[in-house]
Parts: sequence; C-alpha cells; structure tokens
Amino acid sequence: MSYSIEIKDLSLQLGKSNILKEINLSLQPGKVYGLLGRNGAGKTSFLSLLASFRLPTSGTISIDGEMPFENPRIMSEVSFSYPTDLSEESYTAADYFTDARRFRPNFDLDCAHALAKRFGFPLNKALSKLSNGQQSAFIATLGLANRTKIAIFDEVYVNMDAPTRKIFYQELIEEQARYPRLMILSTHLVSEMEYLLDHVLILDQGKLLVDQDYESIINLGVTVTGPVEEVNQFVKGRKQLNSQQLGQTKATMIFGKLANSERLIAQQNGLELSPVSLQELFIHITEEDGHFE
Ligand SMILES: Nc1ncnc2c1ncn2[C@@H]1O[C@H](COP(=O)(O)OP(=O)(O)OP(=O)(O)O)[C@@H](O)[C@H]1O
Repeated sequence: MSYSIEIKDLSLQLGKSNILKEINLSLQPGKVYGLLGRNGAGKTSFLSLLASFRLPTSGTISIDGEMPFENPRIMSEVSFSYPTDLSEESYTAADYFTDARRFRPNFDLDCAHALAKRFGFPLNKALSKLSNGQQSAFIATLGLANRTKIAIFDEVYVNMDAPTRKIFYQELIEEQARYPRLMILSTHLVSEMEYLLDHVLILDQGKLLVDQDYESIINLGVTVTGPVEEVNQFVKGRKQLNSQQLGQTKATMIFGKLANSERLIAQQNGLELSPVSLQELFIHITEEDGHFE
C-alpha cells in the first residue's frame, strides 16, 4: 500500500525568524515532486519536518493518516537523503547495507549492489576514504535501494559530476517505474532535472508559492520562435523572460497564456509556439519584482 502526505497550516519559527509560513499541501503516491526555491527559501527546513527531524511550531503533517514524529511504522517508510559529512565515517557501504536490511522493510540488497557498481564506488572501503562525489553516490544509492514508500532527496547530487548525475536520473526513473513511490527532489539544477518531475512546488521566503502539475506550470508561458521582426512584433508589450537569436531567427519566452485567437495570429505570421523552460519560469516567479497567476 502506498502513502500520501497531508500538510495543514504548517509553520516553523526558529529564534525570531518565521522560516515556514502556513503551508497547506497534499502529496500523492506515485508522483515525483520537484521542490524549488531560492537560497534560504526554506526547502531543507520543510523537508526536515517531513522527515521528522524536528517538530513544526504549528500546523500538522499526516502521513498515511498518522503523525510521523516518533512513529516507527511511518518513519521506516520515509527516507531522507541529503549531503552528509562522512569524513569521519569508518563504516563501509557494505556495513550500511547490512544495517539497512534491518531497519528498512523493503531494502533491496541486489539493487544496492547494482547501483554501487553502476556508480563505481567501492563496497568495502571506509566511507571517509571515498571521494565527495562517490560519497554522494553512496547516499543516493541508499535513498533508492531503501525502497521506502516516501523517498526525499535534498540536493544529494551537488557533488556528483555530470555523468554521475545522469546515471542517478536514469536509475531514479527505472526505480520509479519498478516500484512507484512518493518522491520529493529538492534541487537548484532545474533545467537538468525538470524532465523527471510530475509536479512542481516552489517555496519563496517560507511560503508555498506554486503547487502545480508540471504540464500546467509549463503552460504559464510560451516560447515564440521565428523571423526576428515577426517575433519582435508579436511579443511587444508582453512580459519577456528570455531571448536568443541565431542569424535571422529569434526565440523569445513570454510569461502569460495566449488566447486561441493569438495563437492563430502567431501561426499566420509563421511563428512557432512551444512551452517555456521551467528554469525561466522559476527565475521569473521568484525574482524580486516577479509575480505568479
Ligand atoms: N538552525 C537554524 N536557526 C535559525 N535559522 C535557521 C536555522 N536553519 C536554517 N535557518 C534559516 O532558515 C531559512 C531557510 O533555510 P533552509 O536551509 O531551509 O533554506 P533552503 O531553501 O534549503 O536554502 P538553500 O537552497 O540555500 O539550501 C534561512 O533563512 C536560514 O538562515
């Protein structure tokens, strides 16, 4: 059976700072959620509440109908993978896999070994002796092989090189196809990871600004491509997010939906319309004078 998460009026205050502000959210099993936000927006604080690392100041989190804090049934099915300092860790990956078999009911040792091989980190060397990227790959391996009903990844990819990140993305997709679960990926690598996401959450200064499925958020903007003059004419007076020009062809991203009549005009003028990138929308929505709706 799969788990969903219900969050009601969740707030977190640390010292005098309001870190998270009245977040209401419902997360469904089988979906991959992307958690985006600028530095200091509250992503890690939010995820640490979901993982029961701390209690909220007010509001509730319910997982599979129960409060997760100090709840072994729920917490054995929630994994939280984040950049961890392993510089003093004398245990090996193999030691951790042995422990995981005891604490994670669905941990799959074959999967862990296959991932270790694919990532190329050793099983029997102290984790402190692994490179930073190999340590990240080890943490990501545990997060996937645990096969928990809820898998949270908070920037575990930061130390991985590009080919290693690609392996992680491929493995994540395959794991999700084999054993669908509720996944949350917190990331700044928006353009690189957007294809993994079913749903997008954007936190901004502790508030949940966006809670939309990927397709609908992507349709909040349009890329207009065609001859420079026609593109300039069409986008005049609209909020422009980004422009690129190659010779006489220009592509400009605009914010806002187009009416059918406007789409027809674009077509008549030889302009091509396509979705915008999530990265550009994210920048626009969270910039100081940006807006959403
Ligand atoms: N222990 C703490 N005490 C006081 N304030 C804290 C504490 N931990 C984090 N904060 C503050 O909470 C805010 C949110 O931090 P958080 O780490 O959750 O953001 P983030 O979105 O994950 O940022 P980043 O993308 O930079 O990792 C920041 O302003 C940070 O300074």
